Amino acid sequence: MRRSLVIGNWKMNGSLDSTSEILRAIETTIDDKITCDIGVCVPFVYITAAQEITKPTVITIGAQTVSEYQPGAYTGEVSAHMLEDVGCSWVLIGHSERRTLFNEANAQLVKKVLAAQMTGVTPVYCVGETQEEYKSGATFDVIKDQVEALLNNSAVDLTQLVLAYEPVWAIGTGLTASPEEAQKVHAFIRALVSERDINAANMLRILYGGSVKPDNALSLFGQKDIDGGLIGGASLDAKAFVSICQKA
Ligand SMILES: O=C[C@H](O)COP(=O)(O)O
Repeated sequence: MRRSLVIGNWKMNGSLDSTSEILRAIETTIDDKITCDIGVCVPFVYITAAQEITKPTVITIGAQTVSEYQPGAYTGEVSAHMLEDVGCSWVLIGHSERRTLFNEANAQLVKKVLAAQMTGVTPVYCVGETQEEYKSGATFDVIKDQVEALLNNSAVDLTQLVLAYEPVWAIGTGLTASPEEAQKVHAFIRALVSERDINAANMLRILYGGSVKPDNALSLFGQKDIDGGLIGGASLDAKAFVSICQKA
């Protein structure tokens, strides 16, 4: 049985004050009816503040990217060891904004996954098709390519991994894949993983991301292969985020 997981991705938003306000508001609103694991990926500079505010038994903190390199002369980069050192549980890898705006490609992303797995930080590897790819019917080809880049590397540990499906056309747009449409892609991803390891595939948590809100979370999370969400905009609003967590 897979335990649901909801991760907030604050992207490049927030301040020291809002980090404290939002996380305190989430912690005080959470009740014992919430049974999912909850993570929040904050900007690097707020990780330590976020750790000090939250109880790891309630909210675990993560980062939004990581270097593929081991510590050394890489000005401006942050290593997986550093993330582990400051107590990160998660790191997002291959978010579409990283793929598109920072030209991060599959080969580099797989190295990042491996770097995270050398530490205790769990990579959340994100995949998803663009609007153009979606419209041209290329969704499954694109997803296959992105997932297989990972699966083809035998050093990748499928038991220390979370996957996230985020159709790029649904991110921050208010458009969402229908629950049935998202379920098809999630089932496809699980089937790809099961070709390498059926037990790992059954245990693997696959999150959906892309305009998840309190009013559509239940129908998305109700799908058999959707194990929670990766939440952007709504994770900056404590009430909305907790409401989403209640549905997972
Ligand atoms: O990482 C989160 C995704 O990019 C989804 O963002 P969104 O919920 O604002 O659409």
